[in-house]
Amino acid sequence: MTGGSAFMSASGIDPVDLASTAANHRFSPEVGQKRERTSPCHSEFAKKPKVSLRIDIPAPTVASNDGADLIFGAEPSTQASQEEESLFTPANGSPSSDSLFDEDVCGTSSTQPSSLDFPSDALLPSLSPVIASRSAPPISGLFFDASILIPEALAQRVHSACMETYFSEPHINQIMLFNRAPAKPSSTQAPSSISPSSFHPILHELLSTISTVLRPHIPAKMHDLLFPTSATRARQAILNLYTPGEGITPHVDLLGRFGDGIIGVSFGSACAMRFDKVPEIPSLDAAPSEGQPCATDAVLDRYELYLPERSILVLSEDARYNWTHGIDRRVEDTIEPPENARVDGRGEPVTVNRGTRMSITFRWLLPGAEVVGDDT
Ligand SMILES: O=C(O)CCC(=O)C(=O)O
Ligand SMILES: [Fe+2]
Repeated sequence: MTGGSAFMSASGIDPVDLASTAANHRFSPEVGQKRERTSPCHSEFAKKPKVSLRIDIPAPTVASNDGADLIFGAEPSTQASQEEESLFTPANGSPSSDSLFDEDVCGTSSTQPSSLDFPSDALLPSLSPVIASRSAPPISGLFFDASILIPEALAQRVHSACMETYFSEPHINQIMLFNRAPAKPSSTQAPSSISPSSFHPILHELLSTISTVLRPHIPAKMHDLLFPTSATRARQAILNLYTPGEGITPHVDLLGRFGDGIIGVSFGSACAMRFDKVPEIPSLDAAPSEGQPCATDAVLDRYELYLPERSILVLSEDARYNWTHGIDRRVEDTIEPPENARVDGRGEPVTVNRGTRMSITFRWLLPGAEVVGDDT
């Protein structure tokens, strides 16, 4: 891999040093870089650079205040690593062991219980452009309120710190960070001399602020899911950087790797996020007989939601599992008029140019999902 330098330039921590100085930390290079967030099933996919990702989470040593104990960085993917370590499903639909998004997304039936099928862009019926709404679509488990924003000063600090730390090199547009679940205190465990936290400290501040800001507005059950009193799982964060015209293919975050409860925050620019209901693929037993509509003929539910800078999106339950989320590749978004510009609730949609947007999404790693990729 060529990524050591990218890792070092991003974090200042040399993975090799970490591995050798901490016998109880199995560390790993890992990678998260891509120029294109393209459809796993898109015919152009094979030509696009893919992301390499390889992560080993060290065995728990000493609990830090909130379990912040991991590692990461990014490196450009190499040709060799691309074959086996993609974030996306290859065009032929065979799942990569390291896909970030769900496997088997090309509408073929799945052999993996954790897998979910949904059609690619190419399979979706062409839908007329949707005007993005400024308020949450009626999707159960989705929380969004445009008036709830991360305080400006913190947002600026997070944005600058992440841009400097993670996106200082022009070819990097995605970073994955991991934060170990807190270890149970053990008297037999020697304290580690190092604390290799992959989360920039400001991300802890961000999480804590999100917790405070959301608490009065979301159901207690959702708050507990996102901010349990004592976390038992490792948190993962993905930072994405989008220039105008870039997007992310509609996807369901990996079912077998990530748990319920995803938080997303926008920085630097707004954009419209698209949600498509995952169609139910009939099982073979229930195959439609001749003349009956098949799954792709079904009417698909679709919404676009305008995500302003500093806004917070939560996906849980139905929204997390039964809807894809994605960002169409556009340089501008068409959104409903602001409330104060409507007459009798109506008004002309407005077009807003996209700027460069950075998003940070937090999710939980499922047990056993700490090691990504084939390490043999
Ligand atoms: O940029 C965003 O807001 C979404 C990113 C996303 O869906 C992901 O990283 O899984
Ligand atoms: Fe996602």
